[in-house]
Amino acid sequence: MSKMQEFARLETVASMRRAVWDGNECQPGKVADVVLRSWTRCRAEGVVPNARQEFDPIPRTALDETVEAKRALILAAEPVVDALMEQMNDAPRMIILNDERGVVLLNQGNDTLLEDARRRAVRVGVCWDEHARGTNAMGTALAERRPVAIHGAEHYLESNTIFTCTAAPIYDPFGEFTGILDISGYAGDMGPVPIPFVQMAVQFIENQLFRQTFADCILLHFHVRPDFVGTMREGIAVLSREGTIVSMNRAGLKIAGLNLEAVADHRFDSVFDLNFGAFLDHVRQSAFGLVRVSLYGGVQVYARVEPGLRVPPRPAAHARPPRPAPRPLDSLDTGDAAVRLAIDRARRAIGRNLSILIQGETGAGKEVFAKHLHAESPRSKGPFVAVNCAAIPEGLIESELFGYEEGAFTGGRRKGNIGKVAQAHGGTLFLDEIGDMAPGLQTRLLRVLQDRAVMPLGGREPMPVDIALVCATHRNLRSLIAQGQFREDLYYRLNGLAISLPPLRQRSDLAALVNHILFQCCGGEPHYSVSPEVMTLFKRHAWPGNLRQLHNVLDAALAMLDDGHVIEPHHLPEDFVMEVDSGLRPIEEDGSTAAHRARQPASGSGPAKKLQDLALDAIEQAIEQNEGNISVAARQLGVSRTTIYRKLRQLSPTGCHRPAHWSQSRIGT
Ligand SMILES: Nc1ncnc2c1ncn2[C@@H]1O[C@H](COP(=O)(O)OP(=O)(O)OP(=O)(O)O)[C@@H](O)[C@H]1O
Repeated sequence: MSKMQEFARLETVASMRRAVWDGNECQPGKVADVVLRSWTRCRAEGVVPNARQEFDPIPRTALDETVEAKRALILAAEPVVDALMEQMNDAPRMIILNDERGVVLLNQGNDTLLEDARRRAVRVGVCWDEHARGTNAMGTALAERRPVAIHGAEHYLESNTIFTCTAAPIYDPFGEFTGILDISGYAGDMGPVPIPFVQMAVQFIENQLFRQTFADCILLHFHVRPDFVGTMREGIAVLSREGTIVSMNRAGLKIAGLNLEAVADHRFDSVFDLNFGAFLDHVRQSAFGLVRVSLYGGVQVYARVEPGLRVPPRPAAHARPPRPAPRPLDSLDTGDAAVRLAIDRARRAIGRNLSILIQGETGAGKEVFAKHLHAESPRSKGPFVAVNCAAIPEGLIESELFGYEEGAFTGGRRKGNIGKVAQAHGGTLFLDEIGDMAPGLQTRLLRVLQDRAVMPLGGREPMPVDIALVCATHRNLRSLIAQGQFREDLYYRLNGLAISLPPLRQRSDLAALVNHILFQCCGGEPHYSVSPEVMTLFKRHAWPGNLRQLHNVLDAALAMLDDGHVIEPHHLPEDFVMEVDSGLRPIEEDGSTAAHRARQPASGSGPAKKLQDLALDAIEQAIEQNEGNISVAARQLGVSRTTIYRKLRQLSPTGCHRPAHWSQSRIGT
C-alpha cells in the first residue's frame, strides 16, 4: 500500500471511529474486526474519546507489591527486552511489559519516544487496559487474549493516535495469562511491528519462565527439526524425575498435539514412543545430547535434556574418575583420521574470530560440521543461521541476506525483514554453496565482513553485527577465481581457516558411521545393525551422495525391517541397489581417489536378480578376506556353509572380482 493509500485508509478508520463515538454503527469490513470489537467495548464502557490522559499510577505500595509478585516475569523479560533494544539500535521504538491487569512494569526504548509516551501516561505503574485507555495494543491484547496490532487512528483515544503498537499476551508455565509484551513506535514513521516478531519475543519470555519455574525438574527440549532445538521455537516439556509430565510450553503442545489440561495426565512414555529410563540412558550416551525419538502418532522429533544438569545420575557401581565431558564435535569423530584432523583444526579456530571455509563434496556433512562447531563455540547460546546461497533465487538473496526496511519495495506495505546476517547476530552465520554467490553480492558480503555492519535495503543506518562466519562449498574456489567468477579478496576474507571433509568413499570409519547413524535413527533402542553382506556392499559403493545418501539408505532400510534388528540386502531401497549394481568399485581399488566407475549395464533382469548379485559379491568378498576359508567366511556372513556353496554355484565362471589367490583347493574347507 502506498503512502497515499495508507493515509486514505487511516482517514476512513478515523471517520469510522468518529461514527462509533457518536453512537452510530460502523460499516463492516472497513475496520478490522478486532478493532471494531474493541471500539464497541470502549463505547459500552463509557470511555471518553477526547479525555486528557490522566497520570494515575497505582499507589506506591501497591506498585511495590506488584513488582514483587511479578519478579519472575520481569526477570524472564529483561534479557529479551535488552536484546530487542540492541536490535532496534535506537530506532524510534519502545518496549513495554505489563502485568495481567495491564499495569506497566517496564518501559524502555528510544528517548524521544519515551518522553512523548510519558506525556501520554505510558509509565511504570499506570494501567493500560481498555477501560482506562481505550483501544490500544496492550489493553486490546488483554481483553482479547491474543496478539494484536493497533495502528494510528485505530486507537480509541485521540491522544494515542500518534502511536503504532503491537502486543501479545504472555502465559506462565501453568497456562495462566500473566502479562503482555508490547512494541510501539510513531504511526507516522512506520507500520506496526509485525505480530510474529512480538510473538517470538513472547515465546522467548515464556521459555525463560519455564526454566526459572522448574529449576528442580527435568527439562526436555524438542523439535521436529534438530536445528530448532535450543531456539525460541523449541518445545519444552517439564518432567518429574519419575517421568511424569508436569507442564509443556505452547510450542511443545503444538508439536505433541496436546492441550495443557491433557498434559497433566501424561507420562513421558505416553507422549513419546520410548521408555523414560531408556531415553535418559540414551541421552547419557549421546555425545551431543541430541536424541531422535518418536512421538506417539509417528512424528519424529529431536530432543535433548537441559545441558549438564537434570539427568539424575545413575548410581555408580564403583567410583570411577570423572571423564571429561564430551564436546559437540566429538560426536562426529567416528575414527577417520581426516575427519579427526578437521575437528582438531576447527577447534583451534574457535573463539578466534577467524572465518572458516569448509570444503567437501555434496552431502559430506559440511553443514552438520558447522552446526557442531557452533555448538562448541562460546557463541553456542546465540543463533545458528544457515543460508544456502544456491537455493535462493538470485533476485531474492540480497534481501534475504541483508534484510529490507518496510516499504523498501514497490507496494510499500510489504513488511520489513531484518535479514539472515542480522538474525545471526551473537551467533554463527553459515553460508552454504558460497561458490554460487553472484558477483554483486560478493561485493556486498565483503563490505559487511569488513565493516561488521549490515545495511538493509531501503535502510538509512547500518546495523552493527557480531557474527562468526562459516562458509561451505563443494566447488573449487581457486579455479572460480581464475575464471573471474569469485572475488579473490573475498576468498581471503572467508578463508581464515580451510577445513576439508573427506568424501565417504575415502573414509576409513564406514562401519562405525553406520552404527552411529543407526543409533541416531532409532533413539538407540533397540540396537540395529547391518548384516556383513550389506556392509560389504557398502564398502564397495562409491557413495556419490556421501553421508546424506548413507543416512537415507539406512533410514529407508529401517522402515523395511519387520521384527528383526539386522538390515539385510533385501531391506535396501531398490534404487540404491540398482545404483550399487551399476557402479560397484573394483575390489582392488584402494578407495583413495576413485570416482564412480563408468556405469555398466545391469547384469540382472530385475531387482531380485540384482539382490542375488549383491549377495554373491558379499560372499566373494568374505571368502577373499578369509583367504578362501569357506567356514570362516560363512561364520563372518552369518550364513551356513551350504548357503555359500549354493550361491557359489550361481557365480559366473568369469566372476569379475574373483581374486587370484582364491584357490579351488581351499573351497570346501
Ligand atoms: N557426522 C555425521 N554423522 C551422521 N550423519 C551425518 C553426518 N554428517 C552429515 N550427516 C547426514 O548427511 C546429511 C547431509 O549433511 P550436510 O547437510 O551437513 O551435508 P553438506 O556437505 O552440507 O551437503 P551439501 O553440500 O549438499 O549442502 C545430514 O542431514 C545427515 O543426515
